[in-house]
Amino acid sequence: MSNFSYSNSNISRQRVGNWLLLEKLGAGVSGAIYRAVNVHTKPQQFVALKLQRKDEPCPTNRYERFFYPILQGGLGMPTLWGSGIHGSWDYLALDLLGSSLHSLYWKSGRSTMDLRSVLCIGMQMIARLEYMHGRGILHRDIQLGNCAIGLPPNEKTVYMIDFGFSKQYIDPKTNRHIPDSKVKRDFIGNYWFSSVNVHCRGKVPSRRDDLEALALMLIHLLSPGGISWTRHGVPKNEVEHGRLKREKLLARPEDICRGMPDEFEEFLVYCRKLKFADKPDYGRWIEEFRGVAKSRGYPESDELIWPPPPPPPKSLAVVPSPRKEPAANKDSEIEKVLNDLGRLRLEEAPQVLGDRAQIANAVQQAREAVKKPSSDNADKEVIVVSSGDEDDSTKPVPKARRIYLLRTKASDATDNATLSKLVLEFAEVLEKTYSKSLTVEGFSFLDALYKQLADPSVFVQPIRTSKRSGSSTTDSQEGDGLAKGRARRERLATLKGEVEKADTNKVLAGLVKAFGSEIDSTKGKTLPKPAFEFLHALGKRLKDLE
Ligand SMILES: Nc1ncnc2c1ncn2[C@@H]1O[C@H](COP(=O)(O)OP(=O)(O)OP(=O)(O)O)[C@@H](O)[C@H]1O
Repeated sequence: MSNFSYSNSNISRQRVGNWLLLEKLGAGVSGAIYRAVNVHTKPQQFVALKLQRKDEPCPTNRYERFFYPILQGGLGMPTLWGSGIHGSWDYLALDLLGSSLHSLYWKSGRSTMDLRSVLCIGMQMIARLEYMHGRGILHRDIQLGNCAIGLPPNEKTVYMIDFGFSKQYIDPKTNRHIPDSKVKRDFIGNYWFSSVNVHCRGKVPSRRDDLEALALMLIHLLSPGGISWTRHGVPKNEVEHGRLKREKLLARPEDICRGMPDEFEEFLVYCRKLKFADKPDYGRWIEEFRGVAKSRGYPESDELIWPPPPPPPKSLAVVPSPRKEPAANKDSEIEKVLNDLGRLRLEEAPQVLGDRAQIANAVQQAREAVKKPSSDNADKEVIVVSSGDEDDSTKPVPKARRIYLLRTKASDATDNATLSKLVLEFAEVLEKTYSKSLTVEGFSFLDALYKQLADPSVFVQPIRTSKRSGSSTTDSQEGDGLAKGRARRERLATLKGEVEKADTNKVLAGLVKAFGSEIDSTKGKTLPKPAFEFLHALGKRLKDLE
């Protein structure tokens, strides 16, 4: 046994410990992995046998032998079935797993991975890090090759592998966090995803750096062609390495996360703001990613389904057909709407949507269409454009449908007491959903509310296409993600204060519009806590002004 080398692929059918080597699965800098079978057990037990020379200058198997027992039992942590020295080989027998994320990424032949898979990987890997960190261990080498999916029946679980660079950050003697140091240290980790602090500034790694590496890995998966500094390949010399470090150091989160859901940028910024010994809020970020999944119409579960199923339809949610009315009633309903449109005081409307002649024309055309026999239209479903998170037909009344109905009721409301109830119900519907994001239907509810409070008889420009009110600052004018979030929350709290003091419907209308614009200015259209406080205050104030 002692005279073979792991660079030589012809060592299968040889025995190491109780294990018979089969084919080679992969190789790292200092070792190789083989599929192997236990020669003593029946039924046959297959494992991944990680081999390394026992005199290897960087004896990572020896380190792993120390960490694996501490990590046993955790979800997504491979079981260690045996380990030891055999001849000149140091071996570890581990759960046999499926493909690494590196292989999935490359074999998918795409320049980016699909968002749902990335969200699942994000949720699962945050949970793995929480588990490891909870046992006092840092990974320190987060990368695609060190995450692998299980084999059936565990193929939806992403495993964390390769603890060769791991380290205890809780000193077992003192039970305290390892100290930080001002002295620059040699770099440990990988070029692509090691954090800026560790890679570019030579700082001591801690929990925040594992999380930042994960953030960069997720961003990489969503970046067409990969995150920018990975596109020149592995640096071949110190000059190239220096160039890569500079590029990583200077890359702004908002630039590398462009086009992705806000949460990726916010996660990266969050990791970079953590202090050396801070415990990250793992649960918060798992829920943030789950919220993104929900808002895109994906299942909430973090199970990785590979290959990825086709995405849910993005923009169309089919809302059940409304109850059919007798034809005469239906026509008179339509006639009523057309009469209302015809009576609109277009010349007085301050913000007329579109060209007046066109509107008059459209009203006329619609009148004629109503007069024609409409049998082919009678049974058609009503299709509401939505952002895609409501098309779950298994739910009795989806969010989109409820908000759609609230909007219709708001347009028909004739008093403040009714509007108050509708606003509170609107807040309740949103509070009960994970994503807390304002969809197309949500904005149209605000439009209807604004119209009722300002002047029900005029066309008003929808909030999403209006100019933003003067005092608000756009996201791009403000600093980083966290500062943006804080400033937004403060502005919403101010709006709530103004609602409480408002003494006319017109003032309330202005505040509804400012509120809608504020939410519209965020990429995710997500409602933070002060937004709900605003809606509750609005509901209450409408009741007071009854
Ligand atoms: N338990 C396993 N089951 C199946 N394949 C595995 C397993 N562990 C590792 N592999 C495969 O072998 C590759 C190398 O594994 P690992 O990273 O543990 O080895 P390493 O020698 O420490 O590598 P490196 O030097 O790149 O860090 C993985 O990317 C994966 O493809």
